[in-house]
Order: sequence, then structure tokens, then C-alpha cells
Amino acid sequence: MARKKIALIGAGMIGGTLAHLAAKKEMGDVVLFDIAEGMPQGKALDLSQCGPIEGFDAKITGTNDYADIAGADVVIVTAGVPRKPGMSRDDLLGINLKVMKAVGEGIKNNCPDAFVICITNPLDAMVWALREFSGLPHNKVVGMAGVLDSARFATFLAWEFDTSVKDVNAFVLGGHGDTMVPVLSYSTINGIPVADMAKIKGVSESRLDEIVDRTRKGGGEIVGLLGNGSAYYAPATSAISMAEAYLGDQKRILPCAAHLTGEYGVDGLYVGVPAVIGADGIEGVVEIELSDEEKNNLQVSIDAVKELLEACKGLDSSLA
Ligand SMILES: NC(=O)C1=CN([C@@H]2O[C@H](COP(=O)(O)OP(=O)(O)OC[C@H]3O[C@@H](n4cnc5c(N)ncnc54)[C@H](O)[C@@H]3O)[C@@H](O)[C@H]2O)C=CC1
Ligand SMILES: O=C([O-])CC(=O)C(=O)O
Repeated sequence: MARKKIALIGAGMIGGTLAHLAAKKEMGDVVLFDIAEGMPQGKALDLSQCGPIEGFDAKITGTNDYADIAGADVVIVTAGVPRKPGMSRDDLLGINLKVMKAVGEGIKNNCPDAFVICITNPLDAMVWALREFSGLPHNKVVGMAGVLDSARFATFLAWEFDTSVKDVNAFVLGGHGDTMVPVLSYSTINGIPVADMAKIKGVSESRLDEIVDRTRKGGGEIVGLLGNGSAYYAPATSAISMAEAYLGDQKRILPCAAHLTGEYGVDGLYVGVPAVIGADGIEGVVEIELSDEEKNNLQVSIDAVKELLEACKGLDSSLA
């Protein structure tokens, strides 16, 4: 069987990390695309030279030509600009929307059968715009955020309960902004609801609220610490798990920005929900029961995403 082809659009911090992970896991041959000349070629050369040490068989190439992503099975998009301290993700909308237009056309013209994972921020608006510009089926274009946000939530819960992260199953719904909805009622420590574990361990409700708040602001915390750029190791790892679910037809239920057509009362938007990823891309959305408070919080997050889509339509009339 021929090797799969993974195209990475954007060869910056996340793009380079994605290339390394994809090669190390032998997911397929990797093409790193960027508009910066020389940079993707340089990273590809450097990463290729990990091969003899790590013992992976994967061809890694760098390019500035969209023709080289032809026939890709998976495309992961990180092209664009990250935020700086003091900025919100939404401040990136204008600049990254133009990038999505170019990337969407590149994908449409070269690999229209690919499964496309968008990472560029502001995520829920950019994945929607990328889908519009590329014209690919909605089930083949998805946004990565929920896996990352849930991993942050899980990390903080594991630290609080002094337990292995392997036993924590934490869950975040909604848009990838400060209004995201970490859902404690569906988060467990090896099946034990977090609320029960909190009682056992003497963790107060207000402490759990602090963990929820830290999760919501998890991206900003790292932006503030790095001083230049944003998180990249965990974002890349998250997207790789989604690509693996597709390539391996794993039917994993992963929180991701999926196109909704009525689920959760939402029509025509991309919002973070539990979605099944398999060989057909997004094969379904799982609708879970939420409390009134959780529903209200989700609505706030959905409204924030809607506002961003209106802003996109105002900036690019082809989206209106
Ligand atoms: N969805 C999520 O959970 C997360 C999203 N992000 C977002 O991911 C994006 C990328 O982050 P990093 O890799 O850290 O940024 P980076 O700045 O290191 O890399 C971005 C790359 O995109 C390239 N680029 C710019 N315009 C392009 C175009 N038209 N075509 C192709 N490439 C182009 C740049 O030359 C640069 O190499 C940012 O928008 C960031 O906010 C970051 C972390 C998590
Ligand atoms: O916070 C940012 O700008 C990058 C991002 O989306 C994250 O790390 O969650």
C-alpha cells in the first residue's frame, strides 16, 4: 500500500512540530508548505535528518508551491499569524481570513478529497471560512480546539487530584475562546465523576471554578509566558490525534469544531462538540444532555462564534 500523504500548510511553530510527530509516527510522507521562501525547505531537511536517529521511514519535503500538496490524504492548516500578549484570538480575524482564502483555493485546486484540519485562529470562524473558500464537503473540514482545551482541563484536574493524567477524561464544549465551556458534569477520573472525586479529596467548588477558569484562559496563559507566539506542542499533538482517527478509521469521539446542522440548536456554524472521526471524516455529532447552566454557557459561546462569522462576511463579500 502506498504511503499516505500529509500536507501541512504553514511551517511555523505548530507546522514544524506536526511534521516531526507525523514522521516519527510514520503516518505517511510529509509536505511542509509555507509562503516564506527557504524556511519549509530548511525545516524539512533538518527533520529528515532525524530519520536515521529515530528510525522512521517518512519522506519530508518543504515547498512554496501548492502543486506539491496534490493528492494529500490529510491537510493540517496552521498558516497565518498567532496572537501576541495583550491580544485576543479574535484580533487575528482580518489578517487570517485573507490567509484562509489563499489556503482554501490551494486545497480546492490540489487535493479536494483530503480530510482538512484547521488550527488557525480565531478557530471557529477560520474553519468555517476555510470550508467556504475550499468548497469541500462539510464532513471533510474540521477545526482543532476541543482536544487541546480538554487536554488542558485534564492536566489541571490531574494536578489538583494528584492523579495520573491517563485516568482523567475531561471535556470542553463550545467555541475556542474565553467563553468555551469546560463541562465538569461529563469529566471523570477513571469513571468517577469529578464532583465525587472533589468530595473524596476535599477539593472545594470554588477551587474547581478556578480550574475551569484557568482552562478557559489556557491559551492566553501560555501566550503571556512565551512573550512571542503561542502554544505549539499540545496543539500539534491534538491535531495529530484527529488525523490518526481519520487515517485509521478509529471512530474516536473527539471534541472538535464540527459543522452543525441543527445539533445543539445550531445551524450552519462550526462549534466545538463531541464528534465521531473515522474514514468518512466527521461521521456524526454526539448530542449530550446539558444542565440549564451548561446550556446557557454554551449559548454565550455560540453567540460569540456567530458574531465572528458576521465579521468575516463583512470583510469578504464572497462569504455573505
Ligand atoms: N486552534 C487552536 O487550538 C490553536 C490555534 N493556534 C493558531 O495557529 C496558528 C499558527 O500558530 P503557529 O504555528 O504558532 O504560528 P507561526 O507564526 O509559527 O506559523 C505560522 C506560519 O504561517 C505562515 N503563513 C502566513 N501566511 C501564510 C499563507 N498565506 N500561506 C501559507 N503559510 C502562511 C507563516 O509564514 C508562518 O510560518 C495561529 O493562528 C495560532 O493562533 C495556535 C495554538 C492553538
Ligand atoms: O491562545 C492562543 O492564541 C493560541 C491558542 O489558541 C491556544 O493555545 O489555545
